[in-house]
Amino acid sequence: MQTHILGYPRIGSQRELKKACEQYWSGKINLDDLHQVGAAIRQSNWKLQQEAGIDLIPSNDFSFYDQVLDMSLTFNAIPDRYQELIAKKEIAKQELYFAMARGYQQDDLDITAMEMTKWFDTNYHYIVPEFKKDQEFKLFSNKALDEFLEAKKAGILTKPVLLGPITYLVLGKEKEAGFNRLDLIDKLLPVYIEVLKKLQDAGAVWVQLDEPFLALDLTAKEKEVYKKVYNELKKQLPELKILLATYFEGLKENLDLAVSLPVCALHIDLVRAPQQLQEVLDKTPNDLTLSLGIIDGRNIWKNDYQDSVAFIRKALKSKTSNRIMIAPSCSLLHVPCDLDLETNETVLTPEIKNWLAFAKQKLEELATLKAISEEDDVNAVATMEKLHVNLDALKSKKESQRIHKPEVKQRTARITKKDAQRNKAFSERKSIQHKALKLPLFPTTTIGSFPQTKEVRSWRAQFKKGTVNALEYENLLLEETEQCIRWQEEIDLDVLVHGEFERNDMVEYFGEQLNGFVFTKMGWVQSYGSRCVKPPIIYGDIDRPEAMTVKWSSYAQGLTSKIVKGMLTGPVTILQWSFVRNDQPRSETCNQIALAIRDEVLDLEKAGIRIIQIDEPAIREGLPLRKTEWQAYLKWAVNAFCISAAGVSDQTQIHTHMCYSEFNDIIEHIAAMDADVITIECSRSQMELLDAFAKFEYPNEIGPGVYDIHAPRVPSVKEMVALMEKAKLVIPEKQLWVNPDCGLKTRHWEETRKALEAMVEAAKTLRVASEKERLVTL
Ligand SMILES: Nc1nc2c(c(=O)[nH]1)N[C@@H](CNc1ccc(C(=O)N[C@@H](CCC(=O)N[C@@H](CCC(=O)N[C@@H](CCC(=O)O)C(=O)O)C(=O)O)C(=O)O)cc1)CN2
Ligand code: MET
Ligand SMILES: [Zn+2]
Repeated sequence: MQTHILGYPRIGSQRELKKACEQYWSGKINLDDLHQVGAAIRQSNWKLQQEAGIDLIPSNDFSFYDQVLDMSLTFNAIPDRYQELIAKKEIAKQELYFAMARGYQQDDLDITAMEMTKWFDTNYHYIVPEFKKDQEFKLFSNKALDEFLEAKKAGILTKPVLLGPITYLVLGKEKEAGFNRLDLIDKLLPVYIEVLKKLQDAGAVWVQLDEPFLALDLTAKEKEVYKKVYNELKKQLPELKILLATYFEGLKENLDLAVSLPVCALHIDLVRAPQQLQEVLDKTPNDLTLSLGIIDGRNIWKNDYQDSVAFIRKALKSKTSNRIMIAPSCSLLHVPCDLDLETNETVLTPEIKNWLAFAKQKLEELATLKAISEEDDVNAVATMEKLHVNLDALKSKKESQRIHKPEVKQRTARITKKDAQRNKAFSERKSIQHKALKLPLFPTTTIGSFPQTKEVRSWRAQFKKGTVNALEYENLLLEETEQCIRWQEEIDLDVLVHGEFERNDMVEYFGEQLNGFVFTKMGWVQSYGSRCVKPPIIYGDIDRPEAMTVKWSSYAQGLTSKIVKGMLTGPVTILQWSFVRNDQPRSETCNQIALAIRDEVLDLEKAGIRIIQIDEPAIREGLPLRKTEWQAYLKWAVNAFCISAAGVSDQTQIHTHMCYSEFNDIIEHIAAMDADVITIECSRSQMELLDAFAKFEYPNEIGPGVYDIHAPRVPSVKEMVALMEKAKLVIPEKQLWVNPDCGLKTRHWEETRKALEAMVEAAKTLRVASEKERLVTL
C-alpha cells in the first residue's frame, strides 16, 4: 500500500511566496530573487513529505499564482490582447504570466486581467481560461517538466500533477459565439500528450491528472469526451501510469464511466462521499489501483483513525494491498501549513489544538494510517499507542464542556417562520424607506471597505504584539475612520461607510468576537494569487457575548448628517469561510451565527443606524456541486440570511452584497432573501449579470458595480455613465444604485479617490439626463 498526496500548500509556512510576489510586483526584488523563493518552497515541501514517509510525492503542485493559469501558459492559451505586450517587448514568460493574472498598465499599454472565479465550492479563486473559435494550442511553458527535473535532481522521483484536459476545458469560457469549448479537445490533446511524453522521457513513472468534473453532473457529451480522451492517452502512452483524481464529490452515476477508463489508478473522495466506497470496490476492476481519499483536505480536524482504518481494511478485503493507495481527499492547498507554528496558548488553547491537524500534521496522519493498517499483529505496542492517542484526542473533543451550550441550542430550536420575515412586503417598505432616507435618484455608495494601508495593518500588528496599547490602537482607527467620513462627505457620496479599518478580515474579525470560534496566528490559506485568508475555526456552539460593530458604526454616524451604512458579514459567508465543526449539520451552525448577527443588526438599529448591509458573497459558492442538493441548501442558507436581517423595522433598509456570482440559476432564491438593496459585482461582465435580475423582474433595488477595482486604473466618467445606461435598459432607473465593484480594501488611496470622484460625477450626470428625459415626456 502506498501513501501519496494530491498537492501541498505552496504559499510557504511563513507566507514567503506572498511576500516575494508582492515585492517583485512593486519592483523591490528581481525575477531571480522571486524564482529562488519559489524553489526554496518546493524543496522544503518535498523534504517535509520525504521525512514524513510519503511514498509518492507530487510535483507541479507549486504555482506562482494559480494552477489553472499555469495550464493556460503551458498550452499557449494566451488571449489576443496580450499579443501587443509580447510584441512590444521581449517579455519574460513570468511577467506575461503575471500580466494575465493581474492586468498590465504600463508603457501606455492598458490590458485587462483575465477573469477570476471560484474553484468549485472553495474560497480559492482560479484564472478562467479564455478560448476563441479558432483556438490553437502549442507547448509554451515547460513548468511541469522543469519542476519534475528539479525534484529528480534533489533525489525525489515525483508524481507530476496536471489539471486534466476535460476539467481544464470545462473550467474555461468561450469568448466568442459559435463553438463549444469541449470541441477544442482534439486540438488540445496532442499538446497534453507532448507534455506527458516529455515527463515520461525524463523518468516520470506516475502522473496525476486532476479531473474533479468527473465527480459532478455530466452531460452525455462530456461523458463521451472522457472516454475518448483517456482511451487516446492509453493508446499513445501505454507505459505511463496515470492516476485520475476526483474530489469534492462522490462519483455517483459516473462511477461506471470512471472505472471503465483505462488508467492505472483512480482517486476517490471518501470524506465528502464516504458511502461510495462499497460500490466503488464492487465495480473496480482488479488491475485498477484505488486511491482512498480518507483524510479531510478541506478541514482541520484530526483524522478519526478507527474510522479510516476500517475503510482501509474494507478495501484490503477486496483488493491486494499493492492496488491500494491512501491519501487526503483533495489537495492540501485548502488547509494551513503547520499546526506546530501555533505556539500562543492564549490564542489556541492546548485543549483545542489537540483536536487539529494542518497540512504537515496530515502527512504524519497518513504515514501512521499506513503503519496501523499494515500491522498484522493488532497488539503491536507502537501501533496501539498511536491509535490510543488518537482516540483520546477525539474523545476529549466529543466530551468537551466547551462545545455545548444548551441555551444556544434551545434558541435555534425556537426559531419560527416569522423570525425570517420582515413586517411588511418590500412593495410597502419601499416607500416608507424612501420617505425616511430621502436619497436622490441613482444613490451612490461603496461596498464597505476602504484601503487597508500598510499603516493601518502595522498598527494592528503592533497592537497584537503589545507595542501599541488598546486605547492608542483604537484612537488611530477612529482617526482613520473620521478622515474617511470627511472625505466621503467632500466628494458628495450619498450613503457613507465607516471604512472597515478595524478589520483584519471580514470573517476573521467576526469570528474573533463570537463564542464558539478560535483562531490561529499562522493558519493562512491561499485565496487568490498572493492574497491569503486565515479562516477562523468553529469548534462549538456560537453566541455573541457583546456588540461587535456598534462602536465603529455609531462613531462614524455621529460625525456626519449623511447616512452611514452599518456593515456586517452574513451567516452563510461566516460559515463558508471558516473551518466548520464536523459534529453537527452546517445548517445548525449557520442558524447559530444567524441569531448572533440578528442581535447585532438590532443593536445597530437601536444605535440609530438606518441602513445595514449584511454581506453574503459566499452564498453562491456554498451551493452544493451536485444539482440534486441545491434546493435543500438554498432553503436553509436563504433562511439563515433572513433570520439575520428580518428583525428590523420597515424603515430600516437592509442591503446585501455578493461578488463573483452567477445569478441566473438561483435568482428566485436571491429574491427570497428580500434584501431592500443588493450590490453585485458587474463591471468585468459589462453588466451582463443584470440580465438574470431583469428576466426575473427582480423587484428590489440593485447596485451593479460600475468599475473594476482589481486594477489601479481610474475609470472615466463616460464609461461609467455608459455602463449605467446599459443597466437602465434592463432595470428601471428607480431601482438602481451606483457603486464600484467590491474590494477597495486591496487598493491604494490615490486611485480610490480619483475613481470615486468620477463615479459620483457619473451619478450626477445620470440624474441630469433623467430629469431632462422626464421633462421631455411631460
Ligand atoms: N475570508 C475572506 N475570503 C474572501 C474575501 C475576504 O475578504 N475574506 N474576499 C474575496 C477575495 N479574497 C480575498 C482574500 C484575502 C484578501 C486580503 O486582502 N488578504 C490579506 C490579508 C488580510 C488580513 O488578514 N490582514 C491581517 C494581517 C495582515 C498581515 O499580513 N500582517 C503582517 C504584519 C503587517 C505589518 O507589520 O505591517 C503579518 O502578520 O506578518 C490584518 O490586517 O491584520 C493579504 O493576503 O494580504 C483579499 C481578498 C473572496 N474571499
Ligand atoms: C468579499 S465581499 C467584501 C465586502 C466588504 N464589505 C468589503 O467591502 O470588503
Ligand atoms: Zn465582495
